[in-house]
Formats: sequence, structure tokens, C-alpha cells
Amino acid sequence: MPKSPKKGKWYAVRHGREGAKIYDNWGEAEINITRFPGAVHKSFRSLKDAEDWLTSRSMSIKKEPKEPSPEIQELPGPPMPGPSKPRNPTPATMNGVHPQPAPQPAVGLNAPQPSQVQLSPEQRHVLEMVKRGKSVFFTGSAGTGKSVLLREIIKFCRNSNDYGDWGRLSITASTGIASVNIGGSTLHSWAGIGLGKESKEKLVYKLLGYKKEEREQEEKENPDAPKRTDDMNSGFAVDRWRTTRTLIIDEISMIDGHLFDKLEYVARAVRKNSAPFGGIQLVLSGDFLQLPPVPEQVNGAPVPPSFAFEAESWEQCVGRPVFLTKVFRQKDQTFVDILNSMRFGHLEAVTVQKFRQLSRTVRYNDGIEPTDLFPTRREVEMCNHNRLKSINSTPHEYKATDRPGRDEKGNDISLEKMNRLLERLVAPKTITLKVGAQVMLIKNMIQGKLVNGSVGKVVDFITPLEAAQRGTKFAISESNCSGMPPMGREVKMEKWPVVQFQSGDVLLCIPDTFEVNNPEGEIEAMRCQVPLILAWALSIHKSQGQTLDRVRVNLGRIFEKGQAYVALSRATSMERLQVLNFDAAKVMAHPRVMAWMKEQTGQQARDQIDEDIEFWSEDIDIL
Ligand SMILES: Nc1ncnc2c1ncn2[C@@H]1O[C@H](COP(=O)(O)OP(=O)(O)OP(=O)(O)O)[C@@H](O)[C@H]1O
Repeated sequence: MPKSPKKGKWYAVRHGREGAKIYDNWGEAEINITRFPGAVHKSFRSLKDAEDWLTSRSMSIKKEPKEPSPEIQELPGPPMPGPSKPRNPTPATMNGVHPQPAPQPAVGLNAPQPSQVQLSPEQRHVLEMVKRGKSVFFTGSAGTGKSVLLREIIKFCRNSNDYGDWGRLSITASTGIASVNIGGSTLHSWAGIGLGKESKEKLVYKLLGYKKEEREQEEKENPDAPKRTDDMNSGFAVDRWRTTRTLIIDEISMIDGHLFDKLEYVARAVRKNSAPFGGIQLVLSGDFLQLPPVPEQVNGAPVPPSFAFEAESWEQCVGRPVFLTKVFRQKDQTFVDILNSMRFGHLEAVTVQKFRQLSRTVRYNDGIEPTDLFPTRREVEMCNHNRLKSINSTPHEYKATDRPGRDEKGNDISLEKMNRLLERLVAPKTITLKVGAQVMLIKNMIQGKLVNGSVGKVVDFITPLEAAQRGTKFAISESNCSGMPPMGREVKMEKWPVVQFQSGDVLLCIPDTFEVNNPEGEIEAMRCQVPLILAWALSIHKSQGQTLDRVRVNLGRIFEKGQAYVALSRATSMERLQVLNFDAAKVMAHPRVMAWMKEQTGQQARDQIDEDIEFWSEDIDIL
């Protein structure tokens, strides 16, 4: 039996890594619940209460007292920076302090449900490849479950690491926003290559340090360049390169092919391993028909991009792509087929006709309007601003609490850098809301159907105590492993928006934490903000990866290949999709990607894939 805890607190964990157990200190309890899916725990003043709770057969949190207990008055606020800095911890910590709140009594909320994803055979095939240490690139049209699969892969590697038998997992993505979405860092910062414009040899020098003669040679070639010093060495990046077992790169479609080759060279050189990518297991995901690499500028003119699949080393590194073909987002096969033909940029007259018919207005009787998708941020801001202004009710402004963390070397980051990093987040620095404002959740909530992308209307502003008294549930995100509202004193005193969602659920949207991680997997900057954005309009860029039930797309201003497809494929059904200014000429797919896809999806390749799936699906006992 545990001895008496110092501050008279006991932490009962009903569902955690070590099973049901009572701890006498939060530190130990925290280790056993952090990022443990569906962890359930609670703190008590007496050991007997903790034991009673743990042994009580009822799991119903509805039976908890509605009135907050005195413990609620002492709850900590968002985490403050602490002194220690562990090396490469998983999960992310902020200066050694987990960004989870201390355990708190549940107040009118649902017990967290472990995420239960039943992967399709195709998805299981990929996961199985990863488990067996194979490198893989998996792709598929919008809504085929790439993100869901990637999350399961990450979960698998992390869970294996909890038992110490997987190795270092490095999670990266091509862009800042995409990296935040999967809790990783950008590929560039992970690799320690800056912009990566130099030759592959120079990138290696940059990482390993310049030899005297190399430095002199470079200075001779380019006397105006800043002098190289040994400060250019990046021990942390070299360490990452050398110790990583599995490297995840999401949104690989936005990585330039030349850069991919350079990284492959660097991997071999730094790891002193001649195997493709220096023997690192690669797990790449993305769709080349959705987002192309950002074109580089030479003398002010954009240079046509090269795609990662055009890299010389691509095939050696990841072999044949695995295509996910089952579309989950849309149930209507006709709609799936139309979107698919659009993805490849060829539209038959009958399809064009179908899209033109979608210009009609769709009316909803619950007051929640379709979200307008626009190509530019300016259009989005103007629309949301004007709609908010037209509502005649009291505005409530929420300013985020931002905190700097540490960079990969353990140094405190400047406020300027913190601000720059936090621009990657969808969570705004300031948001003004009114009763009647249309909003969108930007985090998956433990409350079943409510996910990143769920739309609703603000119906009230109340304090957490008022919510508890009325039995209004709190919005608790999946990433908050404790399943308890993160309430510091300042959160408890303020009025927060109550949102009625399309599903009928009503939630008090208290602030949540949003993190940007450094390449070592620690928190570099953190924002605490209500998990909402205005949702009369959304940029196509921000809508990427989301599933939207009611959408209106004006194709009039579409300017980039893949943009029309990304926008329209957010919709779940044609009945709830309105398309304005449809113009077949705006549906553009990149010819080189199309040619490559055709080659990859030829009958022979398809037969081989079917065989693979059959092979890998046999006797698989996963998830
Ligand atoms: N195995 C599955 N079972 C049930 N639903 C799934 C499964 N995989 C994915 N989904 C659902 O399908 C929808 C689309 O999934 P996801 O966002 O992962 O697709 P995606 O391929 O990443 O799409 P996009 O390319 O548009 O970002 C989500 O609502 C997700 O919950």
C-alpha cells in the first residue's frame, strides 16, 4: 500500500499504463496516464475515497456530484516553464513539465472514450509494413483515411516505445501547419538544414562541421558569403539523423524532389550507412494531386517544381506507393466518382452538368449556414468580420495566453520567435465572439461526434461554475489525456462561449492548449485559447484535412492546381454542397503527376498491390 502522500492527495488511476492503481504523487501518476488513450483518473483527499472510487463498479461520471468540490478551487492554470529539460522525451513536454492539468474532479462531462479506429484492410496493410520495418509511401484521394492511418502508425510506434523496443521515432511534415497537426516539427528544422538551398555536400559540412580546407575553399569561391565557423555544427541535428529509426514525413507532396535527393545523401553521409536514406525507415504520406511543392523563385520568376517522386533516390527509398482506395468521407459513390475524375482533371460533360446543378441555394433550418471556402485569407477575414459585425449583441474578446518554451538546444526562445512559431497554429491570438456567431471546433473532442471541423453557433457566455450548475458539458480535447477540464483560477472566473453544434451537442468551450514542438519533440511555444474559429468562411488552405458537412465553394477565384479538388472534396455529400461559378477550366491537375500516377496504377501494379494486400492481411492481429 502506498505511504501517506505529502500534501494529503491520492491519485487513483482507473485506466492507465499500469492498469488500475493508486499513486501517492502526481508525478508517478502522470507518467502512467500521459497520452495513454482513454486514461481515467481522479484525485482524492483520502486513501479510502480513492480506493472506493477505484473499486466502485459504476463507471458513470454522471453520478459524480454536480457541485464542484473544494478541490476545484485549487486547480492549477496552464503549465509554467520549469527548470529541467529532458532529452528527446516522448510525449512533448514544456521545459520538462507535461502540459496536462493536475487531476481534477469531473464536472458534468462524459468519461473519455479510447479512440477506436477499425482500420480497413488497405490501412492495415500499411500499418503491418511499418511494423515489419519496411519503408512506405502511402497515398490516396481526399478522405481515404491517410491522416487517420498516420495517427495509428504514430500511436503504434509510441506504444512500442513505452516498452523500449522500437527506437527513435521522428515526426515531421513539409509545412509548419501540417507538422503541428501531427505533433511534430518541420522536416527542414528536424534535418537541421536551414532552407536547404546549398549543395548536398555543403549540407553535410553544415551538419558535421567544416574542415579547414573546405572552409577556405568555400571562402575562395564565395568571398562575400558570411564566414563559416564551427558554430554551424548542429550536434542535436546530427544526433537526430544518427539515432532515428523511423522518420515520418507528412504532406510529402510539398517536398521538392531535389531536396529529397539531398536529404537522402545527407542521411547516408551522416549515418555512415550506404543503405537508401542511410537505413532510416521512411513513412511518407500525402497526395501529389492535392498540394504541389511551393515553386522557388529565381530572379523573381517562379521555377516549375520538381516532385518528390521525381527524385532519383525515391524508388530505392520507398519502392512502389501503396494506394488507399476506400473513400470514407463521402458515402455516395456517384459523388466519389465525380471527385475522382476531378482529381485527375478530366471532366465529362455530364459531370460538368452535375456541378452546374449544384449552384442552387441549400437551406438549413437550424440556423447553421454552410461554410464558404475561399482561396485567400483576405476574403475569409473580410467575410467573417462583416458577418460578426452585423450581429447586434455584446462582443466577448478572448486573448490567447502564449508561452515560450525552449529550442532544440535547451535555450529559452525569444518572444519574437515564439510569435513566429505560433503563427503556424489555427488557434488565433485573439478571437471576438458574440451570441449568434458561427464557429468551428479546431480540436477533436472526447465528446464522440465532435471533431476538428464541427460547426455550431454560440448561444451563451457563462462561467464554468454556471455550466456545472446547469449540467452543461465542457469541451475536452482528445489530446487532454486526463479527460478533465484544464481550469486555472483565471479560467474559472471568466465567462466562456457555450456552443450548440449541428449534432445538437452543447458544450462550454473553455481554453485548450496548442503546441508547437521543436525537432527534439519538446514544446517550443504554446498557446492557450478557446478551441474555436469563426466559421462563416474558411480558407481552402486551412480546410485541408478537414471534413465539412455544409460547404459553399466559389470557384471563381481558384488559382492553383489541386485547389478546386481540395475545396470540393471537403464536403460529405452533394446534397449539402453548393458550388458557385463552376468552370471546368479551373479543375487543373498537374500533367507530370497524372503521368506518374498512371504509370503507378497500371494493371500490373494494381495486381501486385492486390497480392500484397492479400499476403499482408493474412493472420494479422492488430488493433
Ligand atoms: N478506417 C476508418 N474507419 C472509419 N472512418 C474512417 C477510417 N479512416 C478514416 N475515416 C474517416 O474518414 C474521414 C477522412 O479521413 P482522413 O482525414 O484521415 O482522410 P485523408 O485521406 O487524410 O483526407 P485528406 O487527404 O482530405 O486530408 C474522417 O472523417 C475519418 O474519421
